[in-house]
Amino acid sequence: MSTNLEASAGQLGGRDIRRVVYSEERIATRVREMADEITHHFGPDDDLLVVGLLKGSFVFLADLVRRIQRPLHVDFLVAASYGTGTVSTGDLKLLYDPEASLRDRSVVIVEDIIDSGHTLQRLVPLLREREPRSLDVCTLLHKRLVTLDPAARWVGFDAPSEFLVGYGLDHAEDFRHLPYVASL
Ligand SMILES: O=P(O)(O)OC[C@H]1O[C@H](OP(=O)(O)OP(=O)(O)O)[C@H](O)[C@@H]1O
Ligand code: HPA
Ligand SMILES: [Mg+2]
Repeated sequence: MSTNLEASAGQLGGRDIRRVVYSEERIATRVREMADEITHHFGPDDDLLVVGLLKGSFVFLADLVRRIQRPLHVDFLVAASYGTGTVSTGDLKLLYDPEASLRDRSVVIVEDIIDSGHTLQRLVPLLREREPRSLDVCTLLHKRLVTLDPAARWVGFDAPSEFLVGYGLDHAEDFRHLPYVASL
């Protein structure tokens, strides 16, 4: 591990980071492209609501919405299923639900990563019951281990099947603050 990585990441929770997978610059370029695609996807009649799935999406969401050039509202949903491990427990805990009504709105769920797919497989049907006009998923990373229905409309990077941290992603709450994505 280089000195720069040590400075910001260090050895947290007894885990060391192995390599930078997506640099700050690469992420910034891709986030800008995705924001442009989202800007042009929706029409003037769409009442756009961007829902960030916390905690993991907080950095990506903040960067993404600042690049979307059309009116929108932001809300959040808090769900967790990983706890301190690197494998989904399969037990999704919904800790906070969006305050905003989804009815007749064009909803974009923002995720940091799709891994086993359990989170979205559980969440999407719940949100569909609220009768949005449309429901799309935008994720920075997708490990492509599952085929989701609906498939994520916007995907930043097809990610390797390693456990990734940084840019919002954690391991047992460590590493979320790193400005890049790294593997453990
Ligand atoms: O496709 P899956 O296997 O379900 O994994 C993806 C989900 O897991 C992580 O959340 P986590 O439970 O770690 O909560 P966090 O966002 O608070 O870190 C991540 O932020 C995604 O929401
Ligand atoms: O690779 C990962 N890193 C961090 N959190 C995650 N949640 C699912 N997969 C991951
Ligand atoms: Mg997590």
